[in-house]
Amino acid sequence: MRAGLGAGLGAGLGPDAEHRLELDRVTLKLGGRNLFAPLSLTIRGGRVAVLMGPSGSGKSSLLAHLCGTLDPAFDAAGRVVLDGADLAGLPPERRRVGILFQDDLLFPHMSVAENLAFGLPPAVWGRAGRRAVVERALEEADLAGFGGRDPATLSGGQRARVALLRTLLAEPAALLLDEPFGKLDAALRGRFRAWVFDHARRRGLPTLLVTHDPADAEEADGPVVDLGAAEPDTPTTRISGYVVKRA
Ligand SMILES: Nc1ncnc2c1ncn2[C@@H]1O[C@H](COP(=O)(O)OP(=O)(O)OP(=O)(O)O)[C@@H](O)[C@H]1O
Repeated sequence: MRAGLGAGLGAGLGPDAEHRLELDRVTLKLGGRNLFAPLSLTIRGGRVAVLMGPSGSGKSSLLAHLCGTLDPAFDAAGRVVLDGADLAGLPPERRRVGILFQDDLLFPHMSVAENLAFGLPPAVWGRAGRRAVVERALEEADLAGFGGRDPATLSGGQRARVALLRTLLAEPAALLLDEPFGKLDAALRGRFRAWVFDHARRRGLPTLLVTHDPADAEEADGPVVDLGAAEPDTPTTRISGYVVKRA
């Protein structure tokens, strides 16, 4: 698979100016209790930060909070700022936060090309224009000719690439990854990870990766956070041991 996607997409989908994602003393409460200690973190454009921690420590919930899809059972506090703008109160579709899950969630009743076109912003005009952008994206991912295929007929690695492409075609300003490599075998995992990190870098996207795999943290070039490393009720002023690796 070829390394670059960003530069080849055209139609306003080239590499963006550098973005920046900031979390300022973010907490999530469930039933009146903090899930984790207040989290402050800055992710610069093109860097991959890593979120680790035990099962149930709140990793997926934190990503949902950043996307604007957190269940109302949670009580969130602190600020989430993307490119200088506070995301509080913004609906998911206006946040420009893209997310990729372990289960790629491609629509089974749509072809690969239709899945990709679904992610395109309305600014990409006309059926021919949209088809051209989708085809260029497929080529960049070594999937030329796969547009008409049913997603169920693709391999796990191919589906993962389509899912990432769909997320990127929506032109996010930040990228969240919830264990997207989990189901891939070891060899494919390393290649797909490099491919994803390369896209984040080329497009200047601040990226937050949830993972249980220490190898992912090794490869990442942003801060590494262990949500289990500090007592949830640690005062904000004493969380210096919380980020386990600084970029
Ligand atoms: N919609 C919800 N309503 C109520 N509680 C929830 C909801 N979603 C998650 N939780 C609870 O919030 C806590 C954090 O869950 P979350 O899925 O964020 O953890 P996680 O760190 O991502 O775990 P894992 O590593 O197992 O995926 C858990 O106790 C979970 O049961």
